[in-house]
Amino acid sequence: MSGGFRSRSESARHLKSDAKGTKQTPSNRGASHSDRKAQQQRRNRQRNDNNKRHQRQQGSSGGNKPNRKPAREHHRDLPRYVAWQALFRVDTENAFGNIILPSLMKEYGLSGRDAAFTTELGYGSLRAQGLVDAVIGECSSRPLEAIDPAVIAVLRLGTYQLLRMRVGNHAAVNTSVDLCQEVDKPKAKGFVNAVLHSVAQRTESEWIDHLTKNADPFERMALATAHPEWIVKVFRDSLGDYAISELSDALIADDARPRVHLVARPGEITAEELALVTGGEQTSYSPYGVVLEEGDPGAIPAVREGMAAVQDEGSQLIARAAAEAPLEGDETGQWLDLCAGPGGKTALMACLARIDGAHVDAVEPVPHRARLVEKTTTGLPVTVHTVDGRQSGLEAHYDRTLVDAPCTGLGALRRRPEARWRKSPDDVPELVTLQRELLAAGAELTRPGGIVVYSTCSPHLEETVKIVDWAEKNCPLQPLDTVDYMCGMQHCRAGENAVQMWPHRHGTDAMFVQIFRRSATPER
Ligand SMILES: C[S@@+](CC[C@H](N)C(=O)[O-])C[C@H]1O[C@@H](n2cnc3c(N)ncnc32)[C@H](O)[C@@H]1O
Repeated sequence: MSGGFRSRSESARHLKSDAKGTKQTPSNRGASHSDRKAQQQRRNRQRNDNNKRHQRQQGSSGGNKPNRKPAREHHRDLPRYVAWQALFRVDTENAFGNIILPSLMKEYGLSGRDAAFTTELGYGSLRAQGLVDAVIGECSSRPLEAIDPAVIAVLRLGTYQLLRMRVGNHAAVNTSVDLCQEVDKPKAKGFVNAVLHSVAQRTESEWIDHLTKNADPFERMALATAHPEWIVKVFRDSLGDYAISELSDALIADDARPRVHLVARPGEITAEELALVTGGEQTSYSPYGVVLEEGDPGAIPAVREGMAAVQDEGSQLIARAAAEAPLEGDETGQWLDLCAGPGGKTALMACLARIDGAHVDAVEPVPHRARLVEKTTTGLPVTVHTVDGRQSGLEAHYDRTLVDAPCTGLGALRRRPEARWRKSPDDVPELVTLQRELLAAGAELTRPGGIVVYSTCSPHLEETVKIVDWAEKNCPLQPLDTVDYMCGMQHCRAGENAVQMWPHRHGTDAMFVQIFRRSATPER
């Protein structure tokens, strides 16, 4: 274990060891990369308007409802049809791909190779949408915003198969033409056939070369890794000197399926035992973590019985640091989680609090998220308060406070396939204000000598090291060297004293964390 923690061993945390158109449009032809970006933004706006109109015309949110028959026999090519449904509903209903696709696969009874194909096609097409749309834009005789959303979804799937899957050109084009029939768009067959024939004229790398002839390296990287350019710049700025060698890996990691991390809840089961019963491996850093290569975590008895739960290893390290970083003065057993929903970190803190005879107040203003915290922490010493953390009305006496603030979530893009296309730099300033206010409130609620942990699931400098700089100047908080409390994690220092984790380096989400000591004398 790394230095800096109290002397109690991790094993003492374990109480129950026996626990159980082929043409380019005039507007696209020869357009520069930045022209194309402006066009893309216009398209996105118009597409949103079109989608709303389309939904209104359909009279419900379930646009192509007549086709949504769950019986297998209605569809000759069920895997592609299910992937189409997912793309269509993400586009027109703002559904989340990671929720809608598994639920559709279950509804239509897809399993084995079919399920694997649908997952690769559906998630891959959602992730690669920027690249796929740029290619379709070059090949279509109509601007993207003028194409029916049901047909766009067919084109995106077809283009993705041509560019990034081992599906032969002939099969990719023909199955897409057939899909038009299945989704009640038979008149689009000729158009889809023509566009996809044009797409098939180049490989992915030839398209990237073609589309980025006059682009700078960042624009090229954005297109090649299918990320919006602003996110590429956020990653570059956060990686700093390492961007030259690591930027591409960091972006590519957003396309990889994250391995499932489980937390062995202290006092219920050890990580060693959990690894044994699941066939997983203990994680590299968190003493409570187990990593699984595959399998459905919901089917694991230890998870069903509440002895273990799914939790990213980085989140485990943060909750552990909040419970373990050294206090000045006596522990009074009063801990606070100021942004608790849905409760993953609260639960780990509370397991450790139970062992120490401490109690956790958990604050979450969104009622359904507060209920999730209650559910996740049933039986643990936790009181949930459904209030705003900035005006919680709680008494200022806490030994330990976690501020796991709402953020852009740019550190967890691998978990939500379409997320990178939905987020916007315009979201950042409002979040930064909220993050500052919550951290200031957390500092006020903590007793002098206590610990305040600030964390985000984002590597954005505005949400991370700049918040720390601001807090040092404006709050009674003194940063501690957080690397010391990360269980030996290497190559994770950010700014002076903070930690930035990365999927491509550590296998965790890109979590940021700074541990502070509440100053004895407020400086304001
Ligand atoms: C990053 S999530 C916390 C994740 C949680 N710590 C976990 O590990 O499961 C941020 C949470 O802060 C909540 N939140 C938003 N505004 C808040 C506010 N003003 N005060 C307290 N919490 C807030 C959000 O609803 C969200 O549930």
